[in-house]
Amino acid sequence: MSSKTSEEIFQHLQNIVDFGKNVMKEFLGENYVHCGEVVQLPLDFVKQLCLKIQCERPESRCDKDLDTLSGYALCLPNLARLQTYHFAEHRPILCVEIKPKCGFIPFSSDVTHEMKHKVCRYCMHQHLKVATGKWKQISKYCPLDLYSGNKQRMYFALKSLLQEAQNNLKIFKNGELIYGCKDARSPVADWSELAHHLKPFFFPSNGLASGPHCTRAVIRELVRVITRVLLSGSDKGRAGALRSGPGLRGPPICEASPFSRSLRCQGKNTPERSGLPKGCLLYKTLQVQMLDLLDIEGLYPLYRRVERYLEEFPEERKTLQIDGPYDEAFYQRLLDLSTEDDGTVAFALTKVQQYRVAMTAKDCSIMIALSPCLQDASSDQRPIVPSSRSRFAFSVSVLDLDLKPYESIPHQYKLDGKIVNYYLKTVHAKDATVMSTRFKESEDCTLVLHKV
Ligand SMILES: O=P(O)(O)O[C@@H]1[C@@H](OP(=O)(O)O)[C@H](OP(=O)(O)O)[C@H](O)[C@H](OP(=O)(O)O)[C@H]1OP(=O)(O)O
Ligand SMILES: Nc1ncnc2c1ncn2[C@@H]1O[C@H](COP(=O)(O)OP(=O)(O)OP(=O)(O)O)[C@@H](O)[C@H]1O
Repeated sequence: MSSKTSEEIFQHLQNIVDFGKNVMKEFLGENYVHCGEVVQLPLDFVKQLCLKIQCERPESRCDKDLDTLSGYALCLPNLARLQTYHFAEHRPILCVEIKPKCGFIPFSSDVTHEMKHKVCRYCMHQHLKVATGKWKQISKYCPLDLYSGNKQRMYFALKSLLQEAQNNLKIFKNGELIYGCKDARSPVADWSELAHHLKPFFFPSNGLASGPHCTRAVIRELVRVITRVLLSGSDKGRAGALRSGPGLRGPPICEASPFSRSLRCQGKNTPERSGLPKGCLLYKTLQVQMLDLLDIEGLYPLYRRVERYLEEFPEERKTLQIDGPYDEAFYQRLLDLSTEDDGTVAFALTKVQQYRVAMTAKDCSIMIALSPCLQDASSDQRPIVPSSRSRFAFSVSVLDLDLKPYESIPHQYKLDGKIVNYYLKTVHAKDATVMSTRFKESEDCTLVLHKV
């Protein structure tokens, strides 16, 4: 950033706002997306702010310098508060932030490792993350469970996030982080402390005793309310324009998810395909993620095609809108879902831009703000979610919608290979050993039976 001029930084920030307005608002809907605006700030103020917040920044973020030179910044609403009121609320507020990650298994025929058609990227990536020390243990969370629309699977996914939050779950009370990782090495999940914070929200006038029973009851209420909110929504948006045909979908379950493993052990059939209501944010996010039609394996050669073209005609970078502007024309080109490669740069460029948008949707977060409302406050038109002992006004917003850079594609390609190879080498090999031991045991068993 520091090598850029102020004018370039202004343009970069304006591009983020335009991308939100012209692309993400279109796909996800007006109410979920808050684009913010570029503002100019006195340099003195920025420098003081930077010093003040330095000690609060997670260690892993400190390699990224804050821009204190350009005087430009992006001003966003506080999404940990309700977005349905245009004035500050003074009622207590809870906010649950979820980074759900990629909710589908690639369906592209360009995928070379069969495993990628069975196990989702998140579940595979977990093993590499633990091996490299990013996290201490493998999470039971699988995005496909959360995106399934099936309440049981969604409960399982949310409970798994509560057990092992990593960077996928945070909970704020009145804007303050009360649960989830400040950093990679944060302490283990303490459900009783969380329940202590949440009890007044879910059991306001009830003398529910403390202890494990109370903790379980409070957590259950939280999971139910979040599930209801995630399944709610009639907000318009044009993600429907992206609806994939039956051939353009992966399997509905990930073989590594403990939920589907346990179903298989019980001899149950695979669960129903996504039952997400079309108006809800999860559904729309998934549709945008599926703009990754070819998988990185099919996309990378197309990226190389664009690169070769740019090496020959570097001045064309602007015309191709690689770094913006992210305007209506840019949006319209994203709607072309054809996968027939006619060998042109135009085709390659469309797929590259779609991939960048899909990657953005795979890495964004959902903020759910909940504020208890009085039992008789039914006159206003705000969305309300009931829990068994209280009711909440709520709002749902998306966070972190800046378009992933064109330059990150080679990194994505390498990382994909690393994730799959590590998974195949270690986990799958281990599974195979267990399987073959079991197979041997059953052979042995058969032999014994023969002897008898
Ligand atoms: O590649 P992934 O799936 O590991 O995602 C990265 C995230 O890691 P995660 O898997 O969520 O722990 C990663 O999250 P953390 O910074 O590690 O919390 C970033 O969001 C990164 O985006 P960017 O490069 O900073 O724009 C993300 O990179 P992109 O792939 O979205 O560019
Ligand atoms: N508008 C907002 N309202 C409330 N909380 C926010 C808002 N923006 C960011 N946050 C909080 O700050 C965290 C970090 O935000 P974000 O990932 O957007 O930062 P970033 O600038 O992209 O950081 P980095 O560059 O290090 O990835 C979020 O996970 C969220 O908890």
